[in-house]
Amino acid sequence: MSHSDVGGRLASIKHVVLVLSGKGGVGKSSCTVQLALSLVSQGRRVGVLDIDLCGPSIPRMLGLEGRQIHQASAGWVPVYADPSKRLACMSIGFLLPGKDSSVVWRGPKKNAMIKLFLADVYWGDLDYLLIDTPPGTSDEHLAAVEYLQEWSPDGAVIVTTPQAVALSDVKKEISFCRTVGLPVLGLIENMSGFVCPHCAECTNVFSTGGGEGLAKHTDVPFLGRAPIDPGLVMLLEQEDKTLVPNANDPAAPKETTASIVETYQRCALSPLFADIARRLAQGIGADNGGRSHPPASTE
Ligand SMILES: Nc1ncnc2c1ncn2[C@@H]1O[C@H](COP(=O)(O)OP(=O)(O)OP(=O)(O)O)[C@@H](O)[C@H]1O
Ligand code: SF4
Repeated sequence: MSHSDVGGRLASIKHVVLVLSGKGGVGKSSCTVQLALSLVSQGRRVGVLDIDLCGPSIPRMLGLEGRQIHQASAGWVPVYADPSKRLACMSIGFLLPGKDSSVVWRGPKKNAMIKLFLADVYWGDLDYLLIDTPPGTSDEHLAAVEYLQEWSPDGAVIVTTPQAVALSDVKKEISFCRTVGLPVLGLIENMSGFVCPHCAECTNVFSTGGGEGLAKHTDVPFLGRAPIDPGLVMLLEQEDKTLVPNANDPAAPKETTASIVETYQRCALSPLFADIARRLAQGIGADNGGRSHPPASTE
């Protein structure tokens, strides 16, 4: 398998974006999922590739836990999160025997798995492939950047929380991107305050604005900030993603929607991520084509 296998496989994808964070638990995977749902709501076809091999959380967040992938003649077929098949997902989680199984692999085996994901998944035409990575900078990041080199990804989105320690990790992440020649497309400040579900008052639990300040200081676009939202936690944790979470009264009967895409549109963070997704698209020139790759169908 050569790097050009990866280039050939990704030729029908318009934009590839890696999602990074300096440290764990800042909401990188949930931001990836929210970006994907926002882009699908905006009429795009999106794939989410989860290369957090030791802690895959995307299948659970998209309500796809326990689903199987199968091999077709064109390659591995991803799992779809919505009935219109506009949101596809691939994760090591689909290959493990149970949801509590873990991957204990050394670097070379992880690299081989990432290469396989990039070269062997049959995504079809996509507007965006979002790649959720492990926290920090590890073998997985280097492998992804190396295998994607020929295809040249659009760049990386970095997720942080507003505290100083998370921000100093972000500086390292920006420095990693610059060292490997990966453009930084922007910074998202997550968990920027807590909006009370009862009175809508926003309390700045960890302070706020640090991400925006750092973005200015490092000359990186600031994509936006999102507060802590109990409704988001409920949506990401509940098995049935067609139920609209009610953070005010978790015991109240829930409304049902047609898919996770519609459910997310009812969440408090949805308008914020819609703006973040628009800024990202503008930044990479997605609305003007923006790249020289073969155009994907947007219907
Ligand atoms: N804005 C938010 N509001 C409420 N909960 C959030 C928010 N962002 C993330 N969370 C919650 O915080 C927890 C950690 O989020 P997530 O798994 O996305 O972090 P991560 O950075 O990907 O972590 P890791 O890389 O260590 O797996 C999850 O339970 C998620 O639901
Ligand atoms: S707990 Fe919530 S509802 Fe009560 S005062 Fe504080 S922010 Fe307002």
